[in-house]
Amino acid sequence: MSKNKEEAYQEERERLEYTIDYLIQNINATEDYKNNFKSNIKEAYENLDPQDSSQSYINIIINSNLLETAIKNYTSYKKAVKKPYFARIDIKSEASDELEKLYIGKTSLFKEDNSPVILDWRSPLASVYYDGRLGEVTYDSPGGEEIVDLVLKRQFTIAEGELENFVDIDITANDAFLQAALEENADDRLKDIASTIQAEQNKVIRAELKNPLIVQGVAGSGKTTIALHRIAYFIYTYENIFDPDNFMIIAPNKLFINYISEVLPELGVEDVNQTTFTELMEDFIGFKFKVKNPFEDMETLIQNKTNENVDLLKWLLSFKGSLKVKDIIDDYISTIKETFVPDEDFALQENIIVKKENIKRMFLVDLEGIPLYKRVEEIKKNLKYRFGLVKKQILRETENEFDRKIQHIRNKEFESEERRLKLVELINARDEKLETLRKDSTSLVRKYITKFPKTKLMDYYKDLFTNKETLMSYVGNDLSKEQIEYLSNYVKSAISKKTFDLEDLSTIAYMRHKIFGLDKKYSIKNVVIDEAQDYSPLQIYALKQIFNTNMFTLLGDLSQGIYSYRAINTWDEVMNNIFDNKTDYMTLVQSYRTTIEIMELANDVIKKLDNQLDLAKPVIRHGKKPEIESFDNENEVIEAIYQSIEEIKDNYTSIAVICKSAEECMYLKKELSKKGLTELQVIDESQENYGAGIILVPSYLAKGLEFDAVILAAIKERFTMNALDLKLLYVALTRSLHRLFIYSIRGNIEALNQTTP
Ligand SMILES: Nc1ncnc2c1ncn2[C@@H]1O[C@H](COP(=O)(O)OP(=O)(O)OP(=O)(O)O)[C@@H](O)[C@H]1O
Repeated sequence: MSKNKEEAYQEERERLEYTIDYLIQNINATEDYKNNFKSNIKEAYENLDPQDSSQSYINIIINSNLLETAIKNYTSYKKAVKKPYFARIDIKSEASDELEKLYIGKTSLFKEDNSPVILDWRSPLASVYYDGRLGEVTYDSPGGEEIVDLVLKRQFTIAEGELENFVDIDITANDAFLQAALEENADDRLKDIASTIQAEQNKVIRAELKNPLIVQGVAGSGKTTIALHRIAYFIYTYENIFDPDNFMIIAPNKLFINYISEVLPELGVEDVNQTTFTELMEDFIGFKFKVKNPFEDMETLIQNKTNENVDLLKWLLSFKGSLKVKDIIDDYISTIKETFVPDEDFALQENIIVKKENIKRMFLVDLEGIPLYKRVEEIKKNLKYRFGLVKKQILRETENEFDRKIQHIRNKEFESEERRLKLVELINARDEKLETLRKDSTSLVRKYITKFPKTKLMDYYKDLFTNKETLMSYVGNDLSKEQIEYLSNYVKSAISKKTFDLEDLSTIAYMRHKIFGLDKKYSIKNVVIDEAQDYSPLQIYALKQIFNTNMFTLLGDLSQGIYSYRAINTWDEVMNNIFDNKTDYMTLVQSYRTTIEIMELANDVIKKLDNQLDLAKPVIRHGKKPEIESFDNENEVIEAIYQSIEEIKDNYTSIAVICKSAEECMYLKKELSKKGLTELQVIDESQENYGAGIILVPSYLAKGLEFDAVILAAIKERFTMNALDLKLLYVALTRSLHRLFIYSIRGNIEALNQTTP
């Protein structure tokens, strides 16, 4: 080691020691504070005077808030002790000539004079580390763009509080840290990448929040990982505006949620909502139902079994997710709302309190923005209020009216039996009238309100989508008779089985939102959708309307759009029709997951799709060539799979055997267990997790996941050249980090026949 490097090591060791000491001091101080706060709170409760407790309450609140902050720092400081930072940057700003040495980590720590001991990776200045080459660099600060001279960029390997190594990055050096990170094995959880975020990823993480953002990124470009870092970034940057529970991640399934579950806590962020679309819809719709497994249709389509309705089924799935359905619902609601208000004035007997025209105006115009049944509630409140204002007056005037007549007779007529009878009659009539008025007034508002429709959500849904005449009146010539018939039968059967498609759920949820409103108020302001290419336009539109926000981050890859028969086909569709052209669009083409050899093969496959998307560019990481073999009989394929598993099982943490369908996975499990591999687990969509080890997984379920080694098997199923099969194949090939084996019956993987001799 050169003298200079030795000196630098010494300096860094001392600095690390100092930082860890300082962290420990803070941890100890925090522990003391925590104990003090607890006893302060206890004291405050003990001193609580029920008559005049304001001071004690204030004490409790102040101390609880402080306690919260102390606890928050305490946890992150404790985590930071083993590895307080991962990088250092030295910068010179224009304002001062002094060199500033900044250490970047996953938490921030300050000295008493407010100078940083550790700079949080999310702070504006830390952006320089991710974006900047040595020399003049700019970054966005709260006060505007700043320019600094980046003099040094250093990366550390620190483990258990010990400095193991550091590397300085100059203009030409490869990112050795990134290389090392990518060499690691995959387990069953995604990891944080705070120390190795790349410049193009940093741009996505820090892209403005106010506009919707769409990220089209190739397989393995870090979309899922970045989505989570973006949330952590915003929670830090807008600490005073957003709470973690203002954020929601919508993921494809529970397996996936589990797979990503460690990243945010690792970044010091807890309590972000993480859910699946189905779960969210259950919450919106407010009652239990069965959801048709989306893979069922997928299985029907990929197994290519002759089914005369495949074309109609494809049409139906795509139609149900289209914005056309939203237009139909909007038109339907426009029609039903016209006849919602009773054709009757709000009146206490002959006394009109509010004219029907005014109630109608209130319903249609004044309350326009809110759901129909919520409008009824508002009208009820309004009528109650207005009736309260005039009720006494009506009674008084009625009484006066009678009294005037009585007085008139008394004044004008001589006493006689006839006069007496008249007076008795009038007095009785008055008392009777007043009594009926009083009686009617007790239930007047309620009775009027019962004249508004009281239809159930599912009856509206049924009316609109199963009644062919109703449907016809809204779709006009857009659908053929056959399509209307098919749709209405499909929905009828779904209702009777109480089993719905994902698309039906967005339809029902959207109808509920517009007609009834939801039970809960949601605090969600920012929605992050991963694997967004699998969503239908209606699904995204419904979420936007229901959460009433534009702050969406959609991440996806159209090349992996295996549900394109029912989902988004182009991002333009989303930008133009859902977010009104105000969307930011970014692309990621660098792929970090797989080796060059594997990515080249996957690219050869996806090129055949000709969807004009950028091909993935793998980072410079070489590995073994994919092993591709085809055989004439099934036993040979199974034997080859078995041999490969035996060969690699001790070297890797996670190995997946990917088959096209679930059925083939089950078949292979049986065959491999005959050979002694009895522990293999077949993954299905209901599963919440899979441990590391060897698993069998259908191609469509492998999406989003990754494994050290992948064995792709095509024994009974074929991967043809159609778009769906090419995408499924691409998804399967791009799941592997290090090794790829492809074993098939000869000719079963058409795309490979054409790329390999
Ligand atoms: N900057 C980075 N540093 C280290 N590892 C990275 C980086 N970016 C991505 N990775 C790794 O690359 C792999 C792929 O990341 P991720 O799963 O987030 O990509 P993706 O775009 O969502 O993939 P896909 O669309 O194929 O599911 C992960 O193992 C992730 O840790």
